[in-house]
Amino acid sequence: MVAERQVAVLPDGEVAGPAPAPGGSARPLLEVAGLRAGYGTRVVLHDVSFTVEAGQRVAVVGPNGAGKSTLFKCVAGVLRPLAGAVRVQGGPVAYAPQREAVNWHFPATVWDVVMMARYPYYGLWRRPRPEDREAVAEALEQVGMAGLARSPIQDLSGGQQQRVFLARALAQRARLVVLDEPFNAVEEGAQAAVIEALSRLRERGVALLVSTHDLDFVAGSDWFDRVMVLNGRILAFGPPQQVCGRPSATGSPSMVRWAQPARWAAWASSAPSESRDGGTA
Ligand SMILES: Nc1ncnc2c1ncn2[C@@H]1O[C@H](COP(=O)(O)OP(=O)(O)OP(=O)(O)O)[C@@H](O)[C@H]1O
Repeated sequence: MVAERQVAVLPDGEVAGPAPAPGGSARPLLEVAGLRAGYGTRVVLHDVSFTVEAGQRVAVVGPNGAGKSTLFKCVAGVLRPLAGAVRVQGGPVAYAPQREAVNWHFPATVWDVVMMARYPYYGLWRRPRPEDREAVAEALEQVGMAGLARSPIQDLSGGQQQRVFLARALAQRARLVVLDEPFNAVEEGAQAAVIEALSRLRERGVALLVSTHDLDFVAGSDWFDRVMVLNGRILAFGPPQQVCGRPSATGSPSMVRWAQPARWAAWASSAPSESRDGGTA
């Protein structure tokens, strides 16, 4: 039986029951329904609904403060939604927060940090088993960090820190991997290794939810299956060519828009109507 982790809070505080499978079909790996989230009295996300299927790669883009990290925290179960539901099929979510959100001065080695992902799998004696060590070694190999396994994490460059996060997500062997700006500060050469490691996950049916400010990468490659444009609510959600292939009147996507929220919002609101339904395309 496939395990289901559910983070679901209805407006009256009642925990939601499992969603009915429409027409008896298999449920999506991730289902977010009517999510409202924020901090204290401040609501950051309004009525966010979407689904992610096994093996899909979804880019989440939006200006600073759009609520991308907030959405990811809700999906990872780190932040409790104010309303709505987050349903995840198939066990734990591997979550790599933004690099800045972590205390990198903590006295630990690369190996230790990646091994933390294996804690839930430890056996009776709560010690790493050979398969845990294997999973960690394989994950470090995949992101090109095997040679730095014994290095203290405080000695790493920004890009190396990102790759440690990614290795942790890989070692966790989760079916849903949520990465908050994984390409941020990753050196040119290392970015290819990271993308290759992420590409391999699809073969295992792993779904990816990735936030990025690199709109050129999102729009200019067919690496992502879906793009979500988020700014407090979902402005567009669909295949990259549908969401990013703008009419020339508003110009082609470029990083400039991220620095100019008003122009960016105009661009986003010019999305074809079929890609603005907030659901899966
Ligand atoms: N712990 C917190 N307490 C209060 N407000 C918060 C907290 N974390 C985020 N916020 C606020 O919530 C809003 C959304 O922040 P969030 O980090 O989700 O946006 P983002 O899209 O990830 O932004 P960026 O691209 O800059 O990382 C911002 O206005 C932010 O200041």
